[in-house]
Amino acid sequence: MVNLNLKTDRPLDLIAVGRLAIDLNAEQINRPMEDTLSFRKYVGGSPANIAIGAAQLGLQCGFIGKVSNDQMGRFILGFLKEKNIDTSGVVVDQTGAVTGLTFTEIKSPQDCSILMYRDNVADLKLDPSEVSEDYIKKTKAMLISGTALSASPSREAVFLALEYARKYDVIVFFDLDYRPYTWISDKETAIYYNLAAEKCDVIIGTRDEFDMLEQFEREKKTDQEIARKWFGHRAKIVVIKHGSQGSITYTKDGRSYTGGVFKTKVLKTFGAGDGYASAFIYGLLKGWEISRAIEYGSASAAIVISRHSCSEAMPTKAELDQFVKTAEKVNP
Ligand SMILES: Nc1ncnc2c1ncn2[C@@H]1O[C@H](COP(=O)(O)OP(=O)(O)OP(=O)(O)O)[C@@H](O)[C@H]1O
Ligand SMILES: O=C(O)C[C@@H](O)[C@H](O)C(=O)CO
Repeated sequence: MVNLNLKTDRPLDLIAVGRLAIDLNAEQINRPMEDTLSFRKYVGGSPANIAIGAAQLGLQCGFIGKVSNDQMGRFILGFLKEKNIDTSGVVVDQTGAVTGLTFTEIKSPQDCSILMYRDNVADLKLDPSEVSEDYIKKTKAMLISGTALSASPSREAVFLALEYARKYDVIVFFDLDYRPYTWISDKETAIYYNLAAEKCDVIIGTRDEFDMLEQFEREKKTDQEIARKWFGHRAKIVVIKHGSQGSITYTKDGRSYTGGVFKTKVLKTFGAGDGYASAFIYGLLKGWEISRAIEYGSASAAIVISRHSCSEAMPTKAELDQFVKTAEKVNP
């Protein structure tokens, strides 16, 4: 069992740092977006989805981010408050920046894609001066999301948050959340992702995302070799997700855990990772065995992909516990 050495005497369980955006999910599904006539608006942004999922399960969550000074920004703030997420760390942009929009296309349950409009977005204008040391020292854990590293000043804000986390022994989760269209070059991406990952305790990503970090290496690593690389830095846990094939989690004490999946009626594929991360983080922060936290993450993912939204699809604890008890599990 890996001990995360959580500082349990803190008022917040998790502060998420990064993107607060809007999902516009196609209402006419099983067709290309060209044929879509209407979209349903939800709060979006991977770190927002994860914080909402964790709050749904009962964690005390906060957020460090920036929203646009318009109806979309107010919609996001209102929803976070509705989910009992502390928003004192969220800044309202005053430069006329806008909210990132993610249009999603559900051509079929297995063929989905997302189209992101992210020019002049408020979330990437989060400045280091807007990251509060006093806020971060209030939390047991912090979540960073890779896309927040894609541009300054958000990039520097994340690295400052990482410094504060280190100073106050805050456990850092890094959800790689690689979105190619938000980066200028693969090399730049890999450089900043590697610099951030070296400072994190738990790293969560798909195999493709980890491969992006590996692009300066000459030989392709196995999952286990990738995990070992990060154990040479701060990481204690590395989770490599493999879609419908499940996941594999490695711990610094040399153990590995294969995560199965739950049978579900897939409506859309996106959101699986955010559902997984929110419940996995919940389990770890509750001190659960890793295998139980993985199962919880897999169950949450299965629920989220059976529903139209991501943020609003996040299950309550009662829903998730019932699902784990009754749903059929498929081990890889
Ligand atoms: N078709 C599926 N049925 C059941 N569970 C699934 C399915 N696809 C994914 N999952 C679960 O969700 C977890 C994360 O999925 P995935 O590897 O697709 O992450 P991701 O690519 O980060 O997701 P996202 O599409 O949200 O970015 C998997 O490890 C698995 O537990
Ligand atoms: O992370 C984003 O900006 C998009 C998400 O809100 C969206 O729900 C998704 O792609 C989840 O993985």
